[in-house]
Amino acid sequence: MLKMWTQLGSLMASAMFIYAMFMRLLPPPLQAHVKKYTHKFTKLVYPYIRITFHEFTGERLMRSEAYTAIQTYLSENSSQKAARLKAEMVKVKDTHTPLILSIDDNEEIMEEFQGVKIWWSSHKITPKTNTFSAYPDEKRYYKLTFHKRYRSLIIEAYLKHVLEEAKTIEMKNRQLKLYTNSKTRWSHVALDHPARFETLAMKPNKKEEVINDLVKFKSGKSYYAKIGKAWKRGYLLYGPPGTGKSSMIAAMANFMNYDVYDLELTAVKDNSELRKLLINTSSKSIIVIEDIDCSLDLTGQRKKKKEGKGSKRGIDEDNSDDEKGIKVTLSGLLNVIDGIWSACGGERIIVFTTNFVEKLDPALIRRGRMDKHIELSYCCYEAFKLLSKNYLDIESHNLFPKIDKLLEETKMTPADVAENLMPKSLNEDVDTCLHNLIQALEMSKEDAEKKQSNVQATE
Ligand SMILES: Nc1ncnc2c1ncn2[C@@H]1O[C@H](COP(=O)(O)OP(=O)(O)OP(=O)(O)O)[C@@H](O)[C@H]1O
Ligand SMILES: [Mg+2]
Repeated sequence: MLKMWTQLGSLMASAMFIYAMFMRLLPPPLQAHVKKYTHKFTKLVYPYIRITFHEFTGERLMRSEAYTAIQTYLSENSSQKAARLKAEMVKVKDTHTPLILSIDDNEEIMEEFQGVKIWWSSHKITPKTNTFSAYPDEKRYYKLTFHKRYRSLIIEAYLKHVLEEAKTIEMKNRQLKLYTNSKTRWSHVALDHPARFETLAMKPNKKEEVINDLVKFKSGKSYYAKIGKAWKRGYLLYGPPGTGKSSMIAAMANFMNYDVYDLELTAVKDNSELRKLLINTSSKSIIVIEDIDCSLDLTGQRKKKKEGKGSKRGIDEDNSDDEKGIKVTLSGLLNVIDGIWSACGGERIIVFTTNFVEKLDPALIRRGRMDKHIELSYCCYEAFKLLSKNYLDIESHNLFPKIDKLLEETKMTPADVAENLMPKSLNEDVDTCLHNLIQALEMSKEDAEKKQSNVQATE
C-alpha cells in the first residue's frame, strides 16, 4: 500500500514538473488560456470542493474568528485522530496558559458528519521575501475538503455544527472570573476556588435538590421563553457563620461554569449606580450579595452592625443615611431585580446570603425574587462523613458512632468540624484528628449546657 502511494506521489510530481516546463515554453497569452482549460478539466475530473479558512483576514489583517473557532474545534477532535500534533501554550488573558494541541502543518484528518466524509488539513505558506511586517510572516490556513454532492449539507449544517461545538468547548475551558465593584465599575480577577459540590458537606438529599434545580435552570432557556419569564433564578442561602454559604456559591459557579459578580452594596452610592452595575453584568453569571441584612437596613439594627463590624456599613432604606450620602434603598434593589433584569438577557443567577433569615423583609425574599431558599446548617453525621473522607481519606472508623452521638447532642458548624479534622502537623494521624474533634465536641456540649443552666438560673 505504501509502495503504491509512493509511486503515485512520484508520478504526480513528474506530471507537475512536465506541466510547469510546458507552461514556461508558452507565450504569456497562451499560458492564460491553458490555465483556464486545465482548471476546467480538473473541475470535471476532481469532484471535491475545498474551502480555505485563513488565520488573518480583511484589509487590517484581523485574526479570523472562524479560524480560531476551527482551531478550537479541531484541537478537541484532532487529538484523537491526527498522527502528528503541534503543542503550543496559548496565552489567554488573566494568566491562563493552557496547552493547546492542534494538527500539525500539512497533516490531514478525516471525520464523518451524518455519514459524510470530511477532510481537514492545516497549511502554512512561508513567503520568500524577508520584508518587515507587524504580522507573522507565515500565513496559516485550514482547508476543508468534501464531495460536491454534499455542498449544502456541509455549508449549512456542518459548518454551523463546527462553530457551535467550538463555542461549547470554549465555554467549558474558559477561565472563570470573579468581579468586584468599585463605584460604577467592575474589575475582575481569575476565579480559582476549589469548592465543588462533592466537597460540600451537607445533607445529601438537600445537595441533590440544589444540583437538580441548577441543572433544570441551565437547560431551561426555551421553557422560560415559553412561560414568558426572564431566564433568571434567585437563591437565598441562610444559616449560621461557617456553614458553607460562600463555599456553596463557589461550588455553584464551578458547576455551572458561570462568572461571579460579588456585589458589595455598601460601596454603591445610590440606586442609579446600582442599576448601572447590574446592567453591566454578563449572562452566564452569578450575582452575589453577601450578608444582605447588613447591606440594607431591613432590621433596624444598622447602628449595632456599624459598631460591631466596621466594614459592614448599613444603608438606610429611607434615603436619610447620615454619612457619605449612601442612598441604595430596598425598593431600589427590588426595582432593579424585577425591572432591568427581566429586560436585559438571561441566564443569570442572583444569590443573597444572610445569617439572620428571620430579619429579612418578606418583600425581598418572596418567591419570584428569591425562588429557592436553601438552609445551610450545623454539621450532621452525613456531612461529617463527607468531611472525614475529604480531609482524612477514611470512610469508616470505630470512633464514628461516638462522633455521630455527639453531633446529635451539640451544634458545631462544618467549618469547625473541618478545622478539627485537619491534621496540624506531619505526625498527627487519623486517630489523633478524630480525638481532637471528639474533644472539641465535648467542650462545645459542656459550654452549651453551662449556658443553658445560667439562663435557667437567671429566670
Ligand atoms: N458545608 C461545608 N462543607 C465543607 N466545608 C465547609 C462547609 N462549611 C464551611 N466549610 C469550611 O469552612 C470555611 C468557611 O465556610 P464559608 O465561608 O463557606 O461559610 P459561610 O457560611 O459563608 O460563613 P459566613 O456566614 O461567615 O460568611 C470554608 O472555607 C470551608 O473550608
Ligand atoms: Mg460567607
